[in-house]
Amino acid sequence: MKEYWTSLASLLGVLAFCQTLLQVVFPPELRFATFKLLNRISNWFSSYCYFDITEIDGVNTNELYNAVQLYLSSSVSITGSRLSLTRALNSSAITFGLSNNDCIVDAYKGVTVIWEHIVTQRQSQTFSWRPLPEEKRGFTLRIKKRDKKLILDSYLDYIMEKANEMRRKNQDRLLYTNSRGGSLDSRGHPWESVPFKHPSTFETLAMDPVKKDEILKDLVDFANGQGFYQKTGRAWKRGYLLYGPPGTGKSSMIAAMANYLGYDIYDLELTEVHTNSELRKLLMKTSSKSIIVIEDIDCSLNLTNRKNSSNTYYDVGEMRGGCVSGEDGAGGNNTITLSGLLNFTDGLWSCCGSERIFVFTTNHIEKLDPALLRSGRMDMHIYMSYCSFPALKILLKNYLGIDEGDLDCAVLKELEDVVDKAEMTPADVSELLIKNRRDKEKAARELLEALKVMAERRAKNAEDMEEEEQEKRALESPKQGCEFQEEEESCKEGKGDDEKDDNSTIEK
Ligand SMILES: Nc1ncnc2c1ncn2[C@@H]1O[C@H](COP(=O)(O)OP(=O)(O)OP(=O)(O)O)[C@@H](O)[C@H]1O
Ligand SMILES: [Mg+2]
Repeated sequence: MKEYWTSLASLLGVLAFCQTLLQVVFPPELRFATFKLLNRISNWFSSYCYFDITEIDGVNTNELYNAVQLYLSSSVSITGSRLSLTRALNSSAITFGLSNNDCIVDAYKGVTVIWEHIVTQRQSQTFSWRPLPEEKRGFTLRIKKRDKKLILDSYLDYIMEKANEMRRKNQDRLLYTNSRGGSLDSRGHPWESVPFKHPSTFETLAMDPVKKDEILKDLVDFANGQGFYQKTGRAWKRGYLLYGPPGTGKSSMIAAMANYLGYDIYDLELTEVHTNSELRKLLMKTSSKSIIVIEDIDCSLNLTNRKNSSNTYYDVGEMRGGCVSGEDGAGGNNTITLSGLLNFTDGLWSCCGSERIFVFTTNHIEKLDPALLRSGRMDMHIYMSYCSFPALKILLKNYLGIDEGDLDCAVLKELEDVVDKAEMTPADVSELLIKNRRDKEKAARELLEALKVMAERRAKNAEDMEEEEQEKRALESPKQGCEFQEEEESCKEGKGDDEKDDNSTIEK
């Protein structure tokens, strides 16, 4: 036994001596090169190869990392023995994830692959312009060398596709906002997101069924139109301009679109964007299959500060309550231009993602610059109108469960006669219905009364306005007569002068 310990000690001694000798005799460069060579040799003989997929790639978030995480979460939940569970704020879904430095086996087309989740502490002295997460996270994919082609050609694409599908199907839709005013989060994102839970659908949306059908078909054509857009050489995007009075369902329509297509929403707060390049960066950070929304576009940009039509400047500073001066907007830091906005929607940069929908809303279409309305910019202009009779029937069905046949014929006829004249918004009508939803008869009666009152008020207003117009015309007409007389006289005088001039010319 004593002999064994003696020989072990001497062996260790020899090893330590060799190491010291190696360090003393060989310079660090040579040592490094030797290790590299040994590594190469061992790799040469190994039948495996490895791929690292880090969470942050330089300064950008690596989409592949997120996709792998989501993709693996489904198989992890079944096979994994130690899992990390996460539930995003306000989210209803729990996401399973691999624990730190844990492995999972996956199979694709008969090939077995091994994923390892690696988490290490970031070195504190690492310099970065923006705060980085404390942990460095990444996946390592281990595959047989002979399967490399299959994995690189299709497995990773398959993962991306699957993850997108899962995101659409299982996850809550996300609503992104740029309310941070241009600053980035620790993962380099200018957008903040919350789960999008708006319950509006095309069934709940009260509007003319023919118009609704047209929009639905347009959306379906768009979503299935990859081949068409490719064939025609167009960017795979579409623009909708929703306009109409407040409370007619513009925002509800956007939510219905997102829910119908399963897209995320990027709600772009234009007053938080300072420059065109910031706008472009925001666009670059949006994902495919999304709706990019600019609500109340006439209020987001101050249209009074137009300089010229080709490169229109808007003073965004003024719109922030005068905190930022940005007086003339000409190239200042706090300005975005119309051309910047148009580039955002249909310039070269707008194609940096695909399958995206742009939606602008406004209460005042007449205030918008014609450049925004030109065909090809906003493909479809959708007028969200006051409550019409078909829309009213949808609201009655949704809020009270009343079909056309359930109502008294006379009441129905009265409703039909008065609803257009009343010019009430679907928002107002639905408020009335909610209030009385326990008593259907009462709800219908009160609605009819309210519509009648509104119709009368509108008619009275129209009469008053007509009278005012007439009075104005009457007051202006004698004056206009005078003006005409004066003009005629001055014309005559002018003509006399001209004639004089002419004469003088002739004289010359
Ligand atoms: N066409 C509609 N169908 C069903 N509900 C509607 C419709 N229009 C309005 N509503 C109801 O009124 C509320 C307000 O509507 P919404 O916010 O969509 O109007 P808006 O047109 O976006 O108004 P604003 O111009 O003020 O932004 C919604 O929550 C919804 O319940
Ligand atoms: Mg709205």
